[in-house]
Amino acid sequence: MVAPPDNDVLWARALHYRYDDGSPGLSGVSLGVREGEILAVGGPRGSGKTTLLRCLSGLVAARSGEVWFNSVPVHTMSPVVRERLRRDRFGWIDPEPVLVPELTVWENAALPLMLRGTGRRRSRTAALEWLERLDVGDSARRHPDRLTQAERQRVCIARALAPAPAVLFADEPTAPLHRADRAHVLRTLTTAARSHGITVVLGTHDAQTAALADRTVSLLDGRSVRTVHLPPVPGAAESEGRAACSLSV
Ligand SMILES: Nc1ncnc2c1ncn2[C@@H]1O[C@H](COP(=O)(O)OP(=O)(O)OP(=O)(O)O)[C@@H](O)[C@H]1O
Repeated sequence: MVAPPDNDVLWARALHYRYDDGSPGLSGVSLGVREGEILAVGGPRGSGKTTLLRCLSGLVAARSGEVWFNSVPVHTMSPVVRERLRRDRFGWIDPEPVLVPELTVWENAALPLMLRGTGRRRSRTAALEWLERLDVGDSARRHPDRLTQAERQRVCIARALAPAPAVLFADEPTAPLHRADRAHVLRTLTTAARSHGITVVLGTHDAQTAALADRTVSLLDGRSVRTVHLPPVPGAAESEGRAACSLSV
């Protein structure tokens, strides 16, 4: 087993994942994520973005390959230890808002902090602060069913940021938002990540969203690909002479 580079907070090597029905989720993906970096994982629908985020976060175990977090091997951890790692160090945002309907908005946003052992009062203060930043502070005492889908997604983003996780996995986090909302919410998310030193792994098929990241890794059919711009062909018109293709690496 080769140890990962010291400055990578997350490091994965040769990840393979196959679903129970035989669908190939990942076919040999390797990557490193530096501390504090915002890394976009791009690619079309079905290319393996969600599967990669699930494997990197320890939500599922890859069939083969290695995942390291801060030089600690995640791929050899038991499910219970992986669960504790996710609770204490990682945050997760789904493409659809998932909240506990019986709890108020602020209780939902404070939940990860309380599960980590932070007192109720401190958790509430942090939750309210993040709900304000995401423009849903006025709804703190309501239950999720009184909010719109877009507001519920903002609550999920506040909930993920409140504990200042070491790594935030955001899978199409702005999918339920209108275009106008999207830019504002993404800016809040990236600004918060940069000011709190949170590393972000951002799954997205949207080039504009990926443009906010420091770097993009693109997937195609479960493999990482590199976009290569070919030089112009001498004598050909500009539009004919330039081409881009993706190579498996
Ligand atoms: N639960 C599942 N059971 C079987 N196959 C699955 C399952 N989830 C995903 N897949 C398959 O695994 C491959 C990768 O899917 P994945 O959801 O990781 O891609 P994605 O890039 O996140 O797509 P999207 O942008 O649509 O969310 C696809 O071929 C998909 O059909």
